Amino acid sequence: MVDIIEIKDVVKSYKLYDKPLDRLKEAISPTHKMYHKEFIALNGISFNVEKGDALGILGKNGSGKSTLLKLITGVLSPSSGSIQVKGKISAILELGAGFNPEYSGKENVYLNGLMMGFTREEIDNKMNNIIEFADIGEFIEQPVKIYSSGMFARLAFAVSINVEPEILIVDEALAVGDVRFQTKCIDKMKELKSKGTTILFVSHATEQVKRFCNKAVWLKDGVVQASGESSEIADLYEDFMKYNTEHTVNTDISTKLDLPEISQSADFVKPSNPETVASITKVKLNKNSFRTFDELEVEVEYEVYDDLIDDLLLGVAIYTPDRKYIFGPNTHLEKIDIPNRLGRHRMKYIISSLPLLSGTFCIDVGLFNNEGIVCLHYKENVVDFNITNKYISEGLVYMKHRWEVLE
Ligand SMILES: Nc1ncnc2c1ncn2[C@@H]1O[C@H](COP(=O)(O)OP(=O)(O)OP(=O)(O)O)[C@@H](O)[C@H]1O
Repeated sequence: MVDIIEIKDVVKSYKLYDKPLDRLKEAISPTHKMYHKEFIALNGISFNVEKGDALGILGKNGSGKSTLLKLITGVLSPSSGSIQVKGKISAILELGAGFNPEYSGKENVYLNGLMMGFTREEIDNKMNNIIEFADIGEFIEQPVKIYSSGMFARLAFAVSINVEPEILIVDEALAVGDVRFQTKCIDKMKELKSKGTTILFVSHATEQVKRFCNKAVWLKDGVVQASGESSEIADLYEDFMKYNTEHTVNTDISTKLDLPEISQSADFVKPSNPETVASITKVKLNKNSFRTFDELEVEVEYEVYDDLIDDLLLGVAIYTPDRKYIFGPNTHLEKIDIPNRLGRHRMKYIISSLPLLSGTFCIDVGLFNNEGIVCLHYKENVVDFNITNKYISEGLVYMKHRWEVLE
């Protein structure tokens, strides 16, 4: 595939002045004294966009999304690094940008069209489509300064998608319109996508990114935190926003990582405290990045310090990071005998097909006796794992189901 946008090591810094006068002082200072502080909004961004990609750009407020788009459209230039764009861009960056408030909607269509390099005749040919798409009635003849933000969005969108762009950039503009208009825009964007238009789509709505985009980039504090398949990146971002957890992004999900362990005592040694009758000494997962329906294995090593513990039971529980309890079977309920004599033992808990959908999950492990009433040793959040997926469904778990058409 051909790269239509190539972004390499891009840094963008802004000069921050405490007072407006400082800018002037700096400009005329004979000693070239600096009156500004440097603020790095983008710090070494690199990624490519292939022709025909629909790329979602995710990131919380201030992460650098608008700056990046302004660099791509050429409104700003980078402090260092390079940006290559090989196609005609049509962008809706900020509502109203590129519009003259005194001109009517129609005159602004000409203004925008001419700025994009179209002749008046070419714009005339597109005018009906634009007016029809914007669907703002009589207002098209009114100065845009009296437009509501919704009307602005309609006109801006109508213009930018009716100029046969090779690259369409949509920055949050959709959020302004009503549901019907949003649907119409998405339909039109899909049509453009199917014709090979490359689309860059900034949205806080991760579901929109999952549904519409095939790829995504997550910007965090001016750097690319993760990039790849859209639903995986959207999941990671969503997880981060929900729980503030950052999993190392592992594009090769099957890679084995160093897994956390509680301890790894070489020899079996009875603890000095005689009240300790059993303890969990090691918990290990087969990996820590999964996909739904993967096999999850939790290996638990534990030690028994009495000669024998009656009714010893082991429980393994899965929680969300905000401690929503998802599932917690134990060996007593399932009538599994586990080794309960003095010494070190190992058990494996296996979920052969993980039904959980995307997210981060934590595991608790506990040793009990008396049917789970007496806790011998409990380890909360002892290991965690994350699940990223292709977009297969929404929610917490994947439940087996079927659909029937009734009428
Ligand atoms: N002209 C400017 N001068 C100084 N700082 C700026 C300027 N423009 C943006 N910034 C700063 O750069 C950082 C990135 O801003 P940017 O607008 O690119 O973020 P964003 O991800 O688009 O945020 P949002 O989702 O709120 O639109 C922010 O901290 C912002 O304050």
